[in-house]
Amino acid sequence: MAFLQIKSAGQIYFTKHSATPALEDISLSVKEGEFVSLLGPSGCGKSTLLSIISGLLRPTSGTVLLKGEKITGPHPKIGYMLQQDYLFPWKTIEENILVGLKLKKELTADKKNEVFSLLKQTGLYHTRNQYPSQLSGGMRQRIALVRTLATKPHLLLLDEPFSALDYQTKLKLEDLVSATLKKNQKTAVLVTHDIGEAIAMSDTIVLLSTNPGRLFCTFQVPLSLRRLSPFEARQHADFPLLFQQIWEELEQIEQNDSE
Ligand SMILES: Nc1ncnc2c1ncn2[C@@H]1O[C@H](COP(=O)(O)OP(=O)(O)OP(=O)(O)O)[C@@H](O)[C@H]1O
Repeated sequence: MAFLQIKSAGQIYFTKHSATPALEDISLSVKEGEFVSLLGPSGCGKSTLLSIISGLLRPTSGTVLLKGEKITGPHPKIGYMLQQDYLFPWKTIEENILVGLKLKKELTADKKNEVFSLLKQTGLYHTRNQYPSQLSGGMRQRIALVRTLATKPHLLLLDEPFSALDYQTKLKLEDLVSATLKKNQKTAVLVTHDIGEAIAMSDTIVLLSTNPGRLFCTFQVPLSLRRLSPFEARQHADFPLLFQQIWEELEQIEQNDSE
């Protein structure tokens, strides 16, 4: 059984005067522990698909199953990490990372220690009594990662979490997120515009075409890259080969779109 299964998902956005078909007939299976990236031109429906998987958006057609169970609304075992960190500015870092467990009334001493251990993995334990405004953008995204993982989600959804960061911070954070997810054996779906990021981080890359968003093709990242950290993968000889193949498919999508 697939860990996450999307069956013929479609989305049409309706307004009073128009209907915009955003996604059509998307079927996708994700294995437990797999890291999948969604890549495609602007407007192809990547964020829409992520919202559908999260349960925040009910698809117009089709279904999403997590461990065989249909997702019908926001799911407690799905974590969402966005471009903006959405930390509460009036709460300390410690309060921010524990807020999920507190809300669920699951804040035991053991669980608090587990979250602190995650915070240590990100190298930010010393900031626990500070406020988000005292931290840099990259540090806040690391805290957002800890907060997302604190409630032990089965599935992590990442919507361009690195795109607002400078290049060096982005590369470092890619390594940290990748290592943390592997260590904690998490399944993840990442939305990105960045071909390099998709190759460096994923097991599988799904390309979507536009108008409406459809599944165009899928790439399996070779083991030679997958066993490396994202930073190391970018230096490997197989990296530019895959980059070129994906680039050509994206060019094809854009050409089809303009015809
Ligand atoms: N709330 C909405 N109401 C109407 N149309 C929408 C809404 N949200 C998205 N759309 C449309 O659905 C399509 C897919 O949008 P979506 O944001 O999912 O694409 P995307 O691939 O994530 O884009 P980008 O890469 O630019 O972030 C677009 O045509 C967009 O204009």
